[in-house]
Amino acid sequence: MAAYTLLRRIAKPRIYPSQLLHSTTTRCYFTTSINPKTIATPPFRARSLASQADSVSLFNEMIVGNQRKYYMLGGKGGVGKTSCAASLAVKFANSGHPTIVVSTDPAHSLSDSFDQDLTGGMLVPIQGPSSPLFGLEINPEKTREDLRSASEANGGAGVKDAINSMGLGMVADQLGDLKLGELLDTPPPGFDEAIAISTVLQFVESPEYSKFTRIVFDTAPTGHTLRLLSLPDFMDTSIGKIMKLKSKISSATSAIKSMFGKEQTPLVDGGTTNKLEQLREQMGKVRDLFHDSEAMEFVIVTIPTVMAVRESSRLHASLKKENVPVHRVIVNQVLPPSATDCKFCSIRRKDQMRALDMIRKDPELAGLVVTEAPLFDVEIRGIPALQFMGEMVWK
Ligand SMILES: Nc1ncnc2c1ncn2[C@@H]1O[C@H](COP(=O)(O)OP(=O)(O)OP(=O)(O)O)[C@@H](O)[C@H]1O
Repeated sequence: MAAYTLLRRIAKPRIYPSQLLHSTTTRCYFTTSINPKTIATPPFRARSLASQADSVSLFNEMIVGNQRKYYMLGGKGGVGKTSCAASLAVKFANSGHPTIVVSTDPAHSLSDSFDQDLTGGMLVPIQGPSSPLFGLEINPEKTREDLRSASEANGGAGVKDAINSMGLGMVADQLGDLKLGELLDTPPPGFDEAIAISTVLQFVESPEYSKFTRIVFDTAPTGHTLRLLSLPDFMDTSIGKIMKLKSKISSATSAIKSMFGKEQTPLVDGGTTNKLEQLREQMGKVRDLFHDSEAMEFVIVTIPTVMAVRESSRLHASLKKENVPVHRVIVNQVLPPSATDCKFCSIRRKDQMRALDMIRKDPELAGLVVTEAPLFDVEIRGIPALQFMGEMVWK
C-alpha cells in the first residue's frame, strides 16, 4: 500500500489535496509527496549542505548513549516546531529511550499534535511508542503565583507605608527599587519559559525520573528564545540587587525594633529570599544547560521562505554568540517537484528553492546540517502521523 494511503488511513485526514493547495490549473496530485519512492530521493533524504556534515551527528548518533540529553526545538512561529519536537520524541521512544516531551510555549499545541490531553501541568503517559513517552505542558504562571504569594505574605506595600511614616523614607525608596512585584506582575520576556525549563530540570533530577534519557523541549517562537538566553544574567543582577537590599533592610528592621522595643515583620522574609535564591540558582542551571554541548542541542526549525530563513540566521547568530550548541536546521514544509502542470506548485517550489539556496549561502546557516522535510498533504496529528513524519525528518 502506498505510504500516503497508509498515512491517510491512520491519520484520518479532514483535509484533502484540493483543499490544501488551490491550483488554477487543477490536477495537483500532491499526495505523491509521501510516496516511499519519492521519499528515498532528494530532497527528502537528510542531506548536508555543509562540508562539516560528516563530523556532525545524524539521528543514529542522537540515540547513542544512555546519559540524559536535552533537545530544544525553536524557530519562527508556525514553522512546525511542535510537530518536529513531537515526532522526535516519538522516534526517541521507539528507539528505546524513555522520553519526556515538554512544551514551554505559552500557546501550547502539544496536546493537539499528539491528539491527547496533555494539559494540567502533570506528566501524562502517551500510548503508542515502544518505550515510555510522557508529555507535559507547563504552566509557568503557577510558579509565578507561588512567588507572588510568598512576597505578599511579607507585608508588601503596607510595610513600606509604615516604614515611610516612621521617617525612614530612604529605606522605603529602596524597597520600591526591589521591583519584586513588578518582576512578577510583568515578568521580563523569557521569564516564563526559563521557569518552565528550570521546573523540568528540577523534577527530572529526582530518582523516579532517572530512567528518562531524552528530554525534548518544544519552545516558544524565536523572540522568546533570544530573550531567554540573556535572562539568567538579568535574573542574577536583579536578584543580586534584592539580596543586597535585603541586608540593608534587615538593619533598618533592627533599628525599628530597638526604637519600639518589639519584633517587626521582616520586609523581605526568609520564605521570599529563599524562593528568590532558589530561583536564581534555577536560572543558573538553565544557563549552564544551554552551554553544555555534551548534554544539550538546540535544533533550529524553519521553512523555505526568505523571512523564515533570515530569522533563523539571526537566531543562529545569537545562539552562537551565547555558545549554545547547534548542529542542524530542519527546513520543514518543502514542496516536492511537481509532477503535474500545477502552476501554483511550480512557482511556489521555485520560490522555496531560492530560499534553500539562501540557506546554503548564508554565513550563519551554511555550517549546519540541513534536513529538508516535505510538506504533507495531511495534518500531522496523532502518534501514527508523528511516527511517519519522524521517519522523514529524523534520519
Ligand atoms: N511538514 C508539514 N506538512 C504539513 N503540515 C505541517 C507540517 N509541519 C507542520 N505542519 C502543520 O502546521 C501547523 C503548525 O505546526 P506546529 O504547531 O508544529 O508549528 P509551531 O512552529 O509549533 O507553531 P507555533 O509557533 O504556533 O507553536 C500544524 O497544523 C501542523 O500540523
